[in-house]
Amino acid sequence: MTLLPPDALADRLKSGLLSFPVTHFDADLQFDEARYREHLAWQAGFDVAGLFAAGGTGEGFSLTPEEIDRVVRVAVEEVADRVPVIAPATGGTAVSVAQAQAAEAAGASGLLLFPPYLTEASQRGLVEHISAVCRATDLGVIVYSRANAVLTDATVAEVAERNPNLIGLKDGVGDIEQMTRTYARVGDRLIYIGGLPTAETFALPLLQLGVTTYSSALYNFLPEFALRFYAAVRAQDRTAVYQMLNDFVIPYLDIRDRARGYAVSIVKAGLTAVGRDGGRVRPPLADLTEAELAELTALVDKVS
Ligand SMILES: O=C([O-])C(=O)C[C@H](O)[C@@H](O)C(=O)[O-]
Repeated sequence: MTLLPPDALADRLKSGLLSFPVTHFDADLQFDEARYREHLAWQAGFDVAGLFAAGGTGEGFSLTPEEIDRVVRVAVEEVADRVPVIAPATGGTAVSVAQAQAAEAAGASGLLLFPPYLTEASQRGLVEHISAVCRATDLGVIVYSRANAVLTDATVAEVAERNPNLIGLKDGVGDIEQMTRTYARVGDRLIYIGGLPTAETFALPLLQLGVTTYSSALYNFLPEFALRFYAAVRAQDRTAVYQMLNDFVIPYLDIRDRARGYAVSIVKAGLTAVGRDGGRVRPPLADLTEAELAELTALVDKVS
């Protein structure tokens, strides 16, 4: 499983739901390896196409580079015999290149390249950043368009042309015109992954724009519901999708939208709500209040 060539990895990822597991911390907010392993083994027990370690839902932005390396190694050890493990590359070009090489050495199957932190960047600069990371590895790379690295269709076309191992675009923007332009220009040369917060919300309309899969944070604590939702999207069963949006996703968004950063905090709370103890988030995120957790638990009980 770990030695998937980029094309084979793309084929696998585009045809199933993707898991973005949380990273567990103990009471001192240190990485809790035992609980993380247990969570990954549970996640890999369902029909999932790929597992992205230390992503956004995995609070990768709050981990040190050493912790990211450890989390990736643990994920590879625990589940890579069953599910491809995709590792993160984050920050500036030098750090991202080092993380790409570390991920390959750790036995990851692919890479998700996150936006560089803080600075603004031109499209020309982003082309060089993405190309440098692709050149540094034989792994298939997926680039995440979001925040300070929102890619135009021309940029996506150029990086796809220059880098044979660039296999996918993950969209964290949701700009319909931009996605239409990108798919019209680049087509099936890349796979397209929905990556907006609570990706289910956008899944049905984005399917029309070539986005055949998404990174489900809900899958962390409601894997069966998330898989039913994904199957309904792929079958274009509008009735079933809107039923599940009304029953769970939209009321869930009402809780999620009460504080910035809750898109991640609520996932750990969701694990606690289903009796699996998600633990706390690291600052700068904040945990849900007890009252919000009770509200979420009541909501989760209705669909689990
Ligand atoms: O690393 C990331 O970008 C994510 O964790 C994305 C989320 O899984 C997002 O798609 C969601 O909340 O469903």
